[in-house]
Amino acid sequence: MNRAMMMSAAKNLLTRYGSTKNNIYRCMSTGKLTTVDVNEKSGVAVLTMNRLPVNGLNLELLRDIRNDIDEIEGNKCRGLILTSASSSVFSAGLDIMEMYKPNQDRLKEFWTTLQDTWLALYGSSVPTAAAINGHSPAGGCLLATSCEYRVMLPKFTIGLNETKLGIVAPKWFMATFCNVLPRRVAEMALTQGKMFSSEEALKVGLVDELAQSKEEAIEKCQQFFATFAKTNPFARAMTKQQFRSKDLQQLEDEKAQDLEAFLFFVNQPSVQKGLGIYLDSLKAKTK
Ligand SMILES: CCCCCCCCC/C=C/C(=O)SCCNC(=O)CCNC(=O)[C@H](O)C(C)(C)COP(=O)(O)OP(=O)(O)OC[C@H]1O[C@@H](n2cnc3c(N)ncnc32)[C@H](O)[C@@H]1OP(=O)(O)O
Repeated sequence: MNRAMMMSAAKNLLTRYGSTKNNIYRCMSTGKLTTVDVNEKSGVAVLTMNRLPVNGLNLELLRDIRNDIDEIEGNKCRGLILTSASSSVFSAGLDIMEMYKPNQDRLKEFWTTLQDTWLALYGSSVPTAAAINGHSPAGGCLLATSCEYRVMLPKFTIGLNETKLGIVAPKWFMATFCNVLPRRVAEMALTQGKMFSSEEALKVGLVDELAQSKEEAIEKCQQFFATFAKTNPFARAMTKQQFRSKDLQQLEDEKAQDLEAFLFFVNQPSVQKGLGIYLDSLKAKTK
């Protein structure tokens, strides 16, 4: 999309939604648990998760994120920055309540929506970045590492901690991790269920930069997108998708088996017991 087309699209969107005094306008917000704001100058969309207190990824939040990604793609935005409305948690990962003593139909819908959200984010043609303005365990780390670039605020933690919960991260969680980290670092961190501090994450390459504020993190993500200014968007998108095609294709091919494995695993009495104990430990923390 050239600048003239971009401006015309921006004008259309402004007509639809109106501008604000900061010259940032709400482009679209497909759900109640997210907001999407598009910067009129850069054409970059900021997708903010807003399910407080911890952005636990339940079915409804995942649906909203998925729909937002589709809208952002459809509107040919110049980039997508994923961030959080919380000042201390990016996302606590999957909402454990979805997996604990679950309704089976909802459990299926939940996992299928997570699969589809990952396919949409990891494979999106639009450049993606995460402004990680809080803790980012497990599913939160999955979302962040599905993006092409990560900027994190200091003194938070990020990682795939599943083994600490008695859960096995699915193959596509691992593939996403391996797309960012050297294989040996990824294997050790996965088996240990390691949560990296922001500073450690920067050192191993799990995040690309640190920033002192959310605004600075968003600015750095925009600067990352600017590195594509002289590339052809179609060639860029194709290159990204080909680079990630093996991981994407594997889940596409194994979606049904992956769902079956998840249902089987989660419904094991020992896993239910472990999730119950973990939930109690989280709640005890606040008492
Ligand atoms: C073979 C293949 C097979 C497949 C096998 C299956 C694979 C599944 C893969 C799983 C992926 C996951 O993401 S599993 C999810 C893993 N996530 C985690 O372990 C994160 C746990 N949470 C935390 O560490 C912390 O909450 C953290 C995020 C740092 C924020 O700390 P804070 O002090 O700010 O907040 P807290 O007081 O802890 O939390 C506020 C409230 O939110 C709740 N809460 C926090 N995290 C929650 C969560 N993930 N789900 C539900 N509820 C959560 C707490 O219980 C509190 O509830 P009240 O006391 O009622 O207010």
